[in-house]
Amino acid sequence: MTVSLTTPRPLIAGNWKMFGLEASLDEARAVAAAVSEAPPAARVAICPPATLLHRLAETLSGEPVLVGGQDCHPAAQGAYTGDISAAMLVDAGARLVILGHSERRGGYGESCELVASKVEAALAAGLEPIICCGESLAQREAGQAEAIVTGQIRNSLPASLAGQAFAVAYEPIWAIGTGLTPTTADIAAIHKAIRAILVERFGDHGASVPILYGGSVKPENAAEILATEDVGGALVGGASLKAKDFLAIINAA
Ligand SMILES: O=C(CO)COP(=O)(O)O
Repeated sequence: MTVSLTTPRPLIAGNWKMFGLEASLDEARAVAAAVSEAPPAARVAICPPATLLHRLAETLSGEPVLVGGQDCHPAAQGAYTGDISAAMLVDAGARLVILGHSERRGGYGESCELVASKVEAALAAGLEPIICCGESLAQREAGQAEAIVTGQIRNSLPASLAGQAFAVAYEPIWAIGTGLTPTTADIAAIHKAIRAILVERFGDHGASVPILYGGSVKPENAAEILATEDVGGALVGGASLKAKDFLAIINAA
């Protein structure tokens, strides 16, 4: 990681996806205990399934580990069966929210415009959004990775992000849960392209927005990935479910 006075602390966020029952709180407690005892360079967040949000926030109350949601609806409230609003995430103790994850873009057909409206809702509720982007394997093989990712970034980031705390996460779809990762040169190239748009859109603020990498981040590869130019942290799936692995990644930042 290239650190300068204007570089914010890196962010290491765990995305538990649809994993985790009550017993998983023990893993989060172990993370919090270790982070409290030996404060890392990075900010640390855990984004559990919605059922665990409130309990996790209570468990981690006063601890230096933030809690986040994995999605929110663009409306503040309403007749939207099965959905959860940004204000509800805040009410449950969340401070951040992951938006536009490929598992939602792909699985639920979420467009960039919908993601942008969710970002607006998150900001209105006081949440720090982590906005995801990433190309499929076919798109990468067709040489379209940069064009796809920059298109997603251009269209998923509303102007109201100016001056607000937020992060971007680059997660190539083919690297998620597969054990595959891009080369650090490939990660650096995409992050550079994202950075250029952030600077074009948000000026100096855009220069300091953390760009996380996600997709098969493990204890074994975290140090190398996190040392890559313009990588400002990691969005960690599977390896965030076990305190030992997540802590190894946190401490690699
Ligand atoms: O999708 C991810 C995080 O949002 C990455 O998941 P894995 O770390 O399990 O590959």
